[in-house]
Amino acid sequence: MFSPRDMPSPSSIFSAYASMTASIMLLRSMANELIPQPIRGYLCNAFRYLIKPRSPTLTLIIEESTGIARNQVYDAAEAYLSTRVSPENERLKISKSPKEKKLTIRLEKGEKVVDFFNGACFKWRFICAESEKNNPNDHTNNISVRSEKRSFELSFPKKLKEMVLETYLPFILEKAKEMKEEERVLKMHTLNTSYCYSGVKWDSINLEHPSTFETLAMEPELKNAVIEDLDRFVKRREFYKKVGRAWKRGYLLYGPPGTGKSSLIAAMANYLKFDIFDLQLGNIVRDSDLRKLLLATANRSILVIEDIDCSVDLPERRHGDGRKQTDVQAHRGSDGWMQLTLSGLLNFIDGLWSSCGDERIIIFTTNHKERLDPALLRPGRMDMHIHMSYCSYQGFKLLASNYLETPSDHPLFGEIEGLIEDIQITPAQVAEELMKNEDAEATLEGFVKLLKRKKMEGDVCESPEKAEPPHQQSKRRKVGCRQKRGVGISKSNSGVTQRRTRRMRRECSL
Ligand SMILES: Nc1ncnc2c1ncn2[C@@H]1O[C@H](COP(=O)(O)OP(=O)(O)OP(=O)(O)O)[C@@H](O)[C@H]1O
Ligand SMILES: [Mg+2]
Repeated sequence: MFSPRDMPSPSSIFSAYASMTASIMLLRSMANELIPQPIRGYLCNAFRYLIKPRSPTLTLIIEESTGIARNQVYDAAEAYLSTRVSPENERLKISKSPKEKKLTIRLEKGEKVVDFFNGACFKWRFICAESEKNNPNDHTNNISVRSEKRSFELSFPKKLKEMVLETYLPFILEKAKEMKEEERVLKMHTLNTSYCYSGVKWDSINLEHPSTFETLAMEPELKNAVIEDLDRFVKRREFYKKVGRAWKRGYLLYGPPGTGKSSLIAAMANYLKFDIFDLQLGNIVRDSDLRKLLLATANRSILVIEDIDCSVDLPERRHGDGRKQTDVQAHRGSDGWMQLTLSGLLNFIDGLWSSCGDERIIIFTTNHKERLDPALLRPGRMDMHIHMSYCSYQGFKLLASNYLETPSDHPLFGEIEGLIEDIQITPAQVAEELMKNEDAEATLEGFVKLLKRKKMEGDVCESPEKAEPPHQQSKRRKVGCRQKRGVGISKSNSGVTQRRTRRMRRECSL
């Protein structure tokens, strides 16, 4: 047993301390003489490392992006932590878009959240580091570019490292996935041009486009073919794996302005519940930026490149008259640093991009298919070519029932059928006309007048002779102009083009 008598007296403690200090000093002076300086420094560091108190806590840094692609753990943590805020939090970000059912809560810079899982405590902190740097392309150094680096810090006892990596983080990923499915508000991602110099970035807003296949005026046969194609695509994960192809599908939508190309894209996104990434090539200057952006797109998404024939002067593109564009700078201004190439775009879409993600759809749109570079049209690139054309009687009936809620046997419909098939009128024009008046009778009468006027003005289908080779003309004469109302669909996946139903109406008259 320990008794007070066993305790050392203060004087003995002092003398022991004094003799220890003297010994250390003696050792030190001996060491100074005997051990050379570099080795002494090394030994000191090693000794300090051995006696340094170890932190029992491990901190994981979860950054928003992994350099190129978005970090899924970050996105999941952001969604998950929004359900874990407590009265301790002092600043939170709140938002809600019309389509969202609930308020969205996000942590503000520096906010902390404590989460309990399997009896253990996990501390989260949201970090947002802002920095400003000079624009590397601005030689005057007057323009600086602001950028933000967002991340989460997750701290927990070191001994839980395995559990965090194997159970806790997978649990958060799964939870966030469930939340996303439940809320499923589609996003439309567009380029954030203010990041143009420091690195391009996607910004997202909720996709509010109301277009669906039900509201879209398209030939029913073509519409069904597109829906079937999409259904088949999303079901074929194993098939794509088996045949060694990337799980992606390409569509080319072509046709005059106002025929519903953008509406069809929105309908596809709403049908599949895929986000849209709208790539405006005009805002991208280098292949490296393009690569970065494409890698930052998510699975189950639609990448859209609208107006491919005029959104950017890609170096390998040909002019409408067949001349090849070779002088990049001539099309790019005098700055000389724009290096986006068509081959960069196509190679990337065929190569790395398509192989690093799942369930990707890519859609190009154009008003002038004939102006596209053959490289874009070659088999295997765009699996399906969809021609969106002028409004047919079927299309009109659908729009009339959407806009006016008229019965399909309205007395004026017969007259409209006789007129509309010979006239070039886009679904956008029809929709605009049908919105002019709330009274269905007056609207339809106005619409008949418009069709008659257009017919008088000669805004009708061109004679087939101008467009078709002779062997096609005889066939066409039998069915007249109707057959030129383009509801063409062609599949190019095996290099065999199967034009379904009717032939496309040439857009050269536009
Ligand atoms: N096929 C259609 N069915 C229903 N509405 C349509 C259709 N086409 C056009 N519209 C109406 O016209 C508007 C414009 O159409 P949209 O933007 O889809 O045409 P677009 O073919 O993409 O034109 P652009 O070539 O100029 O981009 C749509 O918002 C929609 O209201
Ligand atoms: Mg469009």
